[in-house]
Amino acid sequence: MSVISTITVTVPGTTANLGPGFDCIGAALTLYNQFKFTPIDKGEETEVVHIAVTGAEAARVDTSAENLVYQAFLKVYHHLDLTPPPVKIDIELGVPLARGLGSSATAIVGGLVGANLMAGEPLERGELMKLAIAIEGHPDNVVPALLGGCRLAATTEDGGWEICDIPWHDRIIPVLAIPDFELSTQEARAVLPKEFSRADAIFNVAHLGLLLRGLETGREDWLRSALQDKFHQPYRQSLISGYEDLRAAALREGALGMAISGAGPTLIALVNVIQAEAVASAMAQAWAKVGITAEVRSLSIDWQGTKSAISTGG
Ligand SMILES: Nc1ncnc2c1ncn2[C@@H]1O[C@H](COP(=O)(O)OP(=O)(O)OP(=O)(O)O)[C@@H](O)[C@H]1O
Ligand SMILES: N[C@@H](CCO)C(=O)O
Repeated sequence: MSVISTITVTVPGTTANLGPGFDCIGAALTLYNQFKFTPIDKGEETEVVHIAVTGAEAARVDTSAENLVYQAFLKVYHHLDLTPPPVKIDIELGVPLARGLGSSATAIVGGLVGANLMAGEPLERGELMKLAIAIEGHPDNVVPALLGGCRLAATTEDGGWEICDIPWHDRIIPVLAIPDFELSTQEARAVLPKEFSRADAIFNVAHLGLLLRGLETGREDWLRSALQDKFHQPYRQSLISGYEDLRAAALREGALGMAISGAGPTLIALVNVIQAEAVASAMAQAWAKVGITAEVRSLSIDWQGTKSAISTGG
């Protein structure tokens, strides 16, 4: 009988909200975290884990049993009422932490998918998705991280989720300006009001519609207004120093619009592919002028979502 020697799970980072789609839309990006799960022999001990992390920000990841990847791994076993096996988890970080690029979603999806494969794949993708949304608390990062592409998530009348794939015109490029400072989602959610006016709700519904059709058709006149939002960006801008300077620089170089990626502090510009390089360099310079080091990258949409491979031995 073949025995699992290692399970490798590769999960894309994501950009959530895209302006008016607060907590309901997100897209997977060509930026990845990799998680390797290796069963270890620990005799009678259970719930034992060894975690090793590599990558630029490795020292900042918790390697205790509180690690989010392991917590998600345990969730599958507890959900199935099974005893979790001792495991070694190797994490290779390619998605910057706490920057609004869905790093926590990669950890959750990576842990769930790794555990499901180790347990013999008892759970279907839809069940993993529900567990992932329950852990993260909102669907807009975990859904595209698992499925790839740009996805809209809406609740169904019976309390489930309807997931809709959003076409993304290949002329439209996401340029991500990633600063060297962090902003936790918890902190960025704490500044938001609990209620919104009817005018704000109508504003966001209209602009989300514009965004969806703009992304599908690539129509630049629609996309130019589509990233406006009244639910989160007005309250979060002050947490991101240089926000207005970056927006002005991006628009000056031809960006169609700029928004906060996820909870920030990364900023995302939507750009016609022809302008991508000029916009990226203008955004980097604008942050440098206010003393912030940043990495600015033109990325693509990842269409595959989470990938996995199992190597066996014995
Ligand atoms: N690879 C990882 N392994 C373990 N924990 C991780 C990993 N990546 C992220 N985390 C946890 O998630 C936290 C960051 O989550 P947070 O929701 O604040 O930001 P984010 O997911 O990067 O951004 P956003 O949700 O706005 O896209 C980290 O501080 C860490 O606790
Ligand atoms: N929709 C979430 C994404 C970050 O996890 C937010 O903006 O808080």
